[in-house]
Parts: sequence; structure tokens; C-alpha cells
Amino acid sequence: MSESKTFIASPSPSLKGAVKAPGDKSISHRSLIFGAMAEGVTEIDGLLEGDDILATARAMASLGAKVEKFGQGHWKVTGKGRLQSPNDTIDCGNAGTGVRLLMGAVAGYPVNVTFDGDVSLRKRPMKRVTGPLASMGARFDWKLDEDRLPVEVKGGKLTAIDYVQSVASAQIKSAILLAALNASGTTRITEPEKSRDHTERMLVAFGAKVDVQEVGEGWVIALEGGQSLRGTSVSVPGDPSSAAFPLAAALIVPGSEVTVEGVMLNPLRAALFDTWIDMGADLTITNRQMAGGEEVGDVTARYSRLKGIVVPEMRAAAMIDEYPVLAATAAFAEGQTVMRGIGEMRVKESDRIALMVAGLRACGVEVEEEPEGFVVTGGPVKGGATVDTAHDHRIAMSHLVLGLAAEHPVAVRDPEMIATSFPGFVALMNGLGAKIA
Ligand SMILES: O=C(O)C1=C[C@@H](OP(=O)(O)O)[C@@H](O)[C@H](O)C1
Ligand SMILES: C=C(OP(=O)(O)O)C(=O)O
Repeated sequence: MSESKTFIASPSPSLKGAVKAPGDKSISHRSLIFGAMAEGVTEIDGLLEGDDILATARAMASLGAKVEKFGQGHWKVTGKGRLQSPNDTIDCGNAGTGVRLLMGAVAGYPVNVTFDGDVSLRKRPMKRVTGPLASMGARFDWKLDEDRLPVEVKGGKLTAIDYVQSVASAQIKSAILLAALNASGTTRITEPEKSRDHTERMLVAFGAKVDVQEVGEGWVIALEGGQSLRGTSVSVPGDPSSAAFPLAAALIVPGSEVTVEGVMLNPLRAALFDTWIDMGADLTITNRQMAGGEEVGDVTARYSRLKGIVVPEMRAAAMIDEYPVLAATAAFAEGQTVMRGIGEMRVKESDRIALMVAGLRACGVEVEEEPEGFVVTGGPVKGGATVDTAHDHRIAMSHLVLGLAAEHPVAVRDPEMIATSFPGFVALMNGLGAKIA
């Protein structure tokens, strides 16, 4: 697809139907990485086949694992219990999770690995991960600019650290834990605010011992070095971050009712649903069950007259990727939706605060930008704009959803990035009745 391609979302009739959520991106990355580090076979079912994950699959193969695809979402990884130096630079594409977890994964082996990424990933800070890994003993050689890809990682003997997180980040925590597996001593990570715990859960599923102690609003995670992983089977639950888009469309397009099945409900991921309910959304969850070590359920959203609220800041980590789509729904709510304590949004695939502010304003929505947040005043949305997405899938999908309920069509540039996390997004949305072309 060419860079200049745009998708246009037009005012749509009601959306109706039931769809299955695509596989969770966080768990998909981890299943491939853990499978490659483990000894033996890991069978993965429901793997998200988005571009971010395919980049991680290629990375694991070049680090020495056998990575095979058997059918849609069904993959097998045969690991050797260690990683080896690749022949070439590993290109992680658009994926912050991919590159940051991989830097931790390789750090404890005697390997040299150069990581690179696309134009968006090259702008994102890496020292937040290389800093703690360097204090464990890994070495980093920045190829262009300090703190930015490309970087060469020189792994080897590591020593455990005690690390206190200053931002609630599962990517930093996971990189340290993966390195800690091969470090001497016990690594401790203190998270004053909890971040998603997929790595901790998966370490246990792959046979490692992890000790987690709750402390106040957060927890301390301890992992003794010298543990090996054993291959296992992983069933990937549906991604709440992707499910959010069809559900958001149902909330704002009059007369809609959409169910997304098999959505992961891990409380450290599902805070958007609580927030929508606080805004008056008609959102129900049925068929709750355990799948692949996580609670999943079918989430149904019906068109709702939303009210603006002050989103509790303590929810930020549990919905950090969902603020763009929350903002799209807030544009139709009565009154103000106040979103604060979300400075981390500025260092994602784009500066998501700046991009949402610009996109919403272009569509006629009143928005105030703050250093660490933004405030959206809802009402009828004019639309009729072409929006820049800066290679950011969530900015693209959020504006397409907005366009379905706006008075005039909304166009987004660079829509090909949607395939990083949600391949088949347009077909799925149009299957529900949306008009995206
Ligand atoms: O660990 C993960 O899988 C992720 C953690 C979050 O990033 P941070 O760790 O930077 O908060 C999130 O934004 C990202 O989409 C996926
Ligand atoms: C921030 C995201 O991903 P990553 O950090 O893996 O690029 C995201 O998917 O919204």
C-alpha cells in the first residue's frame, strides 16, 4: 500500500452483529518470545497475526528458535532454552513491546544483537529499558542517537537488581524480568502502580517461580535468576484494546448493538469498560469464563447517551492504549470528559495526546490540551476532515470510528498501520454495517 492512501469513514446506519476479538497483542508477543527462550515445544492458538507480531515471530527465528505456522492463529515455536546471535539486524517494525521485551530477553545470553524499527519506533525512548538492563551488566551501543534505535545489545553475565519503576510500564518490567531469568541473584521490581501482569502469569505457565507481594496500590515482583523455561501451550485471549473499536462505534452510532466475543477481562487491561459504564454506556458482559489463564467474556455495547466524566487517574495504566478511542466516544458525550495523568501517551507510536487533540479539533470538537492530558467537550461532531495519524494504528482507528457517527465523513492518512494490531479491521467493521472505504 502506498503512503498516500487514505480510508474514509462515512456516517453509518446502525451497527449490528457479533464478532470475535482478534488475539491479544501483548500476549501474542510474549508467547513467541517465551516459546523461543524455553526448551521444547510451545503451541500457540489464537495468535494475533498483526504486523507487530509477525516482526516478533521473524525475530525469534533469527535468534535461533524454530517458528512454524500451521493454520490461522495456530503456531508452534521450538526453543533451545537459549537465544543466539542473529546474522542480521532485527527489525521490530512499529512494535515498542516487541523491541523492549526482546532487549531484555537477549541481554542474559552471550550474544550481539542490533535492533531497529520503523520511523515511529525510531522516535521512541529506549533508555527506560536499557538503563536497568545496563545496571544488570548488559552493554548498549547506540548506532545513531543515544536513547533511540538502532542499538546494538551486547549480552552476557548479568547480576540481579532492585528496581523501582517511576512509570507504570509493563514493557520495562517485562524486559527486566526476562533478563532476570539469566542473572545471578534475585531481581526485585517495585511497581508503585500496577501495570499489566501478562509476563508474570506467563512465566509461571512456562514453569518459572515468581513471587508477587501486594504493597499499597502496587506490588513487588521477585524472580530468582538461573531459572529455565519449559515449552507449553498458550491459548491467546481476545484483545480488549482491539475490541474497544467496534464497541465504541456501537456506543455512538444510534440504534447499534454489537457484541465482541472472547474479550480478555484482566482488570489491568479492562478499565475502559468501567469508564464507559461510568459515562452511562449500556455495556454488558456475559459468558464469563477462564481461557488461557485469563478471564474472558462477551462484551455487548448498545447505542448510549454518554455523559462526560473525570476519568480516575489511577485507571491510566489499565487503559493507557484506550484513551484515543475513549476520546472519540467522549466527543459525542454530554459535557466534558477529563483525561489526566496520561503523559505516557506522548511516547507511544505517536504523541497520542497531540494527535487526538489535532484530529478532534479538525473534526469540529472542542478540546483542551494539557501537558499530561486533555479535556474533550462533547456534542454533535461535524467531521469533514482529513486526519494525520503519524504511523499510529490507534489514532487511525479512533478517527475512523468517530467518522461513523459524525455529520460528514472523516478521512485518515496512513491507514496501513492498522494492520500492526488489527488486521481485517475494515472488513470486520463493515461486516457490522459500518461504512469505511
Ligand atoms: O507490555 C505490553 O504488552 C504493553 C505495555 C504498554 O506499554 P508501556 O509498558 O510502555 O506502558 C502498552 O502501551 C503497550 O501497548 C503494550
Ligand atoms: C503502545 C502500543 O504498542 P507498542 O508499545 O507495542 O508499540 C499500542 O499498541 O497501543
